[in-house]
Amino acid sequence: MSAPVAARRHPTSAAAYLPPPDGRLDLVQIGDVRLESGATIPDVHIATRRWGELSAARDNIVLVEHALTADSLVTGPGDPGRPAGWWDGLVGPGAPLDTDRWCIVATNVLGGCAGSTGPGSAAPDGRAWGSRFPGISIRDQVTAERTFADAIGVARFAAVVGGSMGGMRVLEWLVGDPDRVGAALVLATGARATADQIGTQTTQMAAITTDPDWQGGDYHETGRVPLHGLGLARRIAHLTYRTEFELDDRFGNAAQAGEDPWRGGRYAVQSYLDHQAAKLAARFDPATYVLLTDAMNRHDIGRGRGGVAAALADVRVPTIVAGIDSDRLYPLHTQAELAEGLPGCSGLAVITSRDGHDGFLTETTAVGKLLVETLDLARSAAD
Ligand SMILES: CC(=O)SCCNC(=O)CCNC(=O)[C@H](O)C(C)(C)COP(=O)(O)OP(=O)(O)OC[C@H]1O[C@@H](n2cnc3c(N)ncnc32)[C@H](O)[C@@H]1OP(=O)(O)O
Ligand SMILES: N[C@@H](CCO)C(=O)O
Repeated sequence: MSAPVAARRHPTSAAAYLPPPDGRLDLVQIGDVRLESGATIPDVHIATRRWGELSAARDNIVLVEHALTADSLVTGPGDPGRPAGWWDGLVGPGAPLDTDRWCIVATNVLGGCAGSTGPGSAAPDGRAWGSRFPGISIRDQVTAERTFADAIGVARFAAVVGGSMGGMRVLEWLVGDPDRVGAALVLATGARATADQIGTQTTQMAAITTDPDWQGGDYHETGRVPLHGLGLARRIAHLTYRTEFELDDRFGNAAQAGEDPWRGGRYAVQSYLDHQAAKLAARFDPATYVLLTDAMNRHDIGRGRGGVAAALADVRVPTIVAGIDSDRLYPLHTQAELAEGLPGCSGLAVITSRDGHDGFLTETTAVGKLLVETLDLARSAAD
């Protein structure tokens, strides 16, 4: 699931360290991470990639935050058998995340399965963590990122940007550590998990944990992996990522080519969902899916901070909040709450799309424009 890369030592001279160029995968050891729950994950490593060069003043780093099933591969062809970058076309010389000016850094989230420490990684006893991996929150993911930033000697990011679960981490940076963020793009996310999200997400988790191959979460060394459950979870999730109109326009009630639903064949939309399920099952660890989905269920920027409004009220960082007009999973009103509550936000940006929540991945022209505007804010903030 993750490319084998020798983990680097925690740098002793932080200022001397930077991940290798051109998006090559690297691992950084960041030490122990203490969680909101009070538990500690020992000896954590974080997978990272970098595009563009660091300025002499080390003030041009943009942190790009990935969503649930993506990873640090923001752009590029990827490793054999893996998909291309999830924001391909948005990073590079002259691209919205312009590597002639900015140094783009992405990490794989704590708990992930693309290089960072997660349930499939070896615990101190050498066996996979499996069910022993503690539950985490979005805030814990950002604690790991903060520790990573300390480890590589980054005092402040010029900007932090991301959508969906990535947007949740942007919010945790903004509220938890505003002095380390120059500007931000918060895309297709909300201040806290909604009942609708928790409902569909716990159903996805159940699809995995009721697969007989789940084995209580301790399947990594058994040769049996709950991929059937993962595929079901992805089908449910994918329906929430797209829209009724788009699916009906593309597939209607047509049969899949060469198949007859009256004789055991599939509908076209069924085949499409089968394909999405198979693609994820080929590259993703079910335990990471459960862990990160549960972290999204826990997402609440106001927890322990006097509620959402109080948490947002002190954030002066110049911020763009954007949503997609057809997003049924993270509806526009959830971004409107953020735009209204964040003093550094000048208003809600709306992306028009028929793709629903997935618009933050598919509407690259509109997203590119927002990224450029965010970096303009970062430049002004630095002046
Ligand atoms: C790169 C990553 O996955 S990182 C994390 C991002 N991933 C996600 O967000 C996952 C959820 N969303 C997706 O997977 C989406 O496909 C996106 C956002 C990646 C891309 O969206 P779109 O460009 O609109 O692609 P779309 O949803 O139409 O899917 C196209 C795929 O469906 C396949 N497909 C279309 N119709 C059918 C059908 N009737 N039967 C089977 N497969 C079908 C296409 O062949 C294509 O396959 P490929 O991706 O293997 O080339
Ligand atoms: N399509 C996104 C959805 C969650 O935002 C992903 O799978 O990462």
